[in-house]
Amino acid sequence: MSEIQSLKGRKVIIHDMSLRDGMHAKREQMTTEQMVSVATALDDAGVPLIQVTHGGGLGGNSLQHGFALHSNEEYLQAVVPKMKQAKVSVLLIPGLGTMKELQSAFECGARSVHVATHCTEADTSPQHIAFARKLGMDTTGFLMMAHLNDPAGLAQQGKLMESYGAQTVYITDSAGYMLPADVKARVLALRAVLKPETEIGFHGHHNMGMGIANSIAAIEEGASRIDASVAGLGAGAGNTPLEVLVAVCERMGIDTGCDLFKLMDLAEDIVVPLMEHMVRVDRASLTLGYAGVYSTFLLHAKRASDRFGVPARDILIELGRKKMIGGQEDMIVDTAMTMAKERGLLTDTVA
Ligand SMILES: C[C@H](O)CC(=O)C(=O)O
Ligand SMILES: [Mn+2]
Repeated sequence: MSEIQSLKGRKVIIHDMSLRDGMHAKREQMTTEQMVSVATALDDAGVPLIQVTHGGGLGGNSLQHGFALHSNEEYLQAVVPKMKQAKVSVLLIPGLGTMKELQSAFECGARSVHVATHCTEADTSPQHIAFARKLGMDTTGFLMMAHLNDPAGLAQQGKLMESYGAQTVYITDSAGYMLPADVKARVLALRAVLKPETEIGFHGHHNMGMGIANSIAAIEEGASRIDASVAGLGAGAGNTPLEVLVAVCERMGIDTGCDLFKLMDLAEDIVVPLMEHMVRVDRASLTLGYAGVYSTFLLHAKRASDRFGVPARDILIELGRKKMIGGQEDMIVDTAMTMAKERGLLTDTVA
């Protein structure tokens, strides 16, 4: 039996990221009206899970991560009552977001949460995962920058999250660095150690143009939840483009329960017009994938490039070499400034 035939009838849960990861691409400047128009169209198209928060999740509003137009509560209160079938989810990075903020999101109607840690730091999440389960939320352990841990190491981190109560463990390709073989190896390693009832998810970034191929590779090895964004609206070159993924799944006989034509129209008529820049694979976003850099660093690196006169590509290559991870945004300015000094573009007094 060919692999395509073997996937026929498989059910996959699509989780939309346009209104959370997409916030990075919008510099957190999304209005509640824009959120509601995208979310209601997603709901109408049958997308079962929609993530709504600041790009950095609960607690994301800060100097380091930027201030959104509205609080997370305001976004949730605008979107949740309009949903007919979709559940609304949030992102929580322990240390940035707190349990109090999770409680507040729950009170605003959020019913699912990605609890996110760096791929070697699952042990920062037990309290947050346990609290999410206590609230009765659909709870995911979300292992970011997953290319920086090998399959066996990532599986151990996933096992820890499962032991804290996570019902799904995500391989999060934050840098859009992975190739299908990397994804397959990590899904297989997780599947080997997790309980059969624990689901595996994949969150891709399209920096190397691999969002669809990597998501299908994950499904082939048993992942049942896939994150994606309409028209790819997300950090870097964006997330796996949701409407494209749904079209490919439909051709392969994978059941997403989503209405493809409604999603195509949403992408074309609503999401693309609200983009501030074309979210696509370009020189800088391709460098993120090539060098293994956190996708959220893209706009920070471009700003540092404008400020210090060092090309964004050079800054990103250096950040990849230093293996900088989420939360180290201040190091982007530091790195750009150091490079500018080394290149004689800056004197000490100007810095
Ligand atoms: C806070 C990040 O944007 C989380 C995420 O979507 C990723 O690591 O990718
Ligand atoms: Mn992401």
